[in-house]
Amino acid sequence: MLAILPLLNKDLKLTMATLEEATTIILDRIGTTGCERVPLLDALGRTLAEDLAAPYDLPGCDTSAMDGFAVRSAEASPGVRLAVRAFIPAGTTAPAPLEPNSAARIMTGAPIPPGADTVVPFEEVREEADTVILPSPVTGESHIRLRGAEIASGATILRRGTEIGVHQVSLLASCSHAVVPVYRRPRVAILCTGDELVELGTAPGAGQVVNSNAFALAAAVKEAGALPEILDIARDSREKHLALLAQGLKADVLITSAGVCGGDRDLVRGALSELGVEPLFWKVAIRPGGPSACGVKGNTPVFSLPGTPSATLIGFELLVRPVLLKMLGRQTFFRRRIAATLEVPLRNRPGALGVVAVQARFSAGKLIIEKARSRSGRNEPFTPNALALLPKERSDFAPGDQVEALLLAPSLAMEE
Ligand SMILES: Nc1nc2c(c(=O)[nH]1)N[C@H]1C(S)=C(S)[C@@H](COP(=O)(O)OP(=O)(O)OC[C@H]3O[C@@H](n4cnc5c(N)ncnc54)[C@H](O)[C@@H]3O)O[C@H]1N2
Ligand code: MOO
Repeated sequence: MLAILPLLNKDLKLTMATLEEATTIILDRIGTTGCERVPLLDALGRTLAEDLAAPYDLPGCDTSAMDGFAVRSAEASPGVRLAVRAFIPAGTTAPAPLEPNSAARIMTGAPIPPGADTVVPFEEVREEADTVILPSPVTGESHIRLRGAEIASGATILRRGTEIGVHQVSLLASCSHAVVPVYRRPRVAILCTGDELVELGTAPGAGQVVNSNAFALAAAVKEAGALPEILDIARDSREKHLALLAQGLKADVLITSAGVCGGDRDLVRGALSELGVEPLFWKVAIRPGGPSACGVKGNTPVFSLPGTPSATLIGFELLVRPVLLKMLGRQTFFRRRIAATLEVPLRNRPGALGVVAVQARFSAGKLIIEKARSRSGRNEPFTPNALALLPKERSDFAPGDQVEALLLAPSLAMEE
């Protein structure tokens, strides 16, 4: 009995995984990339790799929040007239103490002089020659931003795992973090295989196709925040496959396209096995994209995606992208999924999760699927902004039915 267990375990790796099993298996094996320090602006869109603290108080001293007059509130009896004895513009570093029974003209952001405890804004006073007449009575706010009120020295300003956007850059700049620790972008080698492929910029002859997957995958890798590296096309020979796959395995991630369906020339799996890549899963119960496989060599995940362009991108979206986001230190690896109502009928072949590229829009706060890419027949060209996910148990979906949709575009067209 004991001897059978490893065999069962090995066989399990070669059976079909559900999408959830496949993503769990690979996400459990792969961690974040290391940390690198980059200039602040280059950190935009990256993920913070360490907690960061404020090196000083903000503001660094008590400062005026208004253009006006700094006074002692105890001297500001109703209607009092004070001599204006000082001018304190922003940029003053050490203002002289406020003289008794006087006011100091002060600008927003300038340090409050010792002795003053209130700023009376210009619009609340009357100025006459070198004096100022205060309102009666001086009430309400002091209009002073206290030292450290915004951020206290030593306080954590951003935590590891935070995605750096415009507001984070503003905060980091205020704290003078000129160089920021972020997770390194993984280098992703892209290897397309097949004798029928011709290079981009060439017109394909009969039986040939342009190597569009290389660019589709490179764009998807780049959009996810990683660094694509397109390798030479692997022509249909074992030696070419071995040499180029070995080159690809030097990257942080290797993605191959085509050659996985067990056709006479489908060489990818054999070559990966020869190179010592440990298989993790062999097929995934999704359609298209079913013939997707994944393995690891050391810390390098290897994804073998089917060559059919729509299947390649769906395999990337559902299997590869979450792993890249994990490597990049993101806290969320999956896109948002929400319920959507169909305006068009959809079909699925039961047995696998159907994944359909669709065009969707928001109408009265609800997501509506208005166009879908058909797997057979002619398609009007359209750009999908979501993927409809059709449960594996059901085949027919009619207009008005609800399905789950995964949002690809950050913002979808809104309609009242
Ligand atoms: N007997 C079976 N045949 C097939 C099965 C199956 O289960 N049994 N599955 C089908 C499915 S599903 C898919 S998807 C494809 C996947 O095949 P491969 O990954 O081995 O890829 P190829 O056969 O080489 O190519 C498929 C298709 O994609 C085009 N292609 C390939 N590479 C590129 C590229 N870099 N850029 C653009 N287009 C590319 C290629 O010309 C073919 O048209 O297998 C089915 N067959
Ligand atoms: O992965 Mo394939 O035909 O299901 O596109």
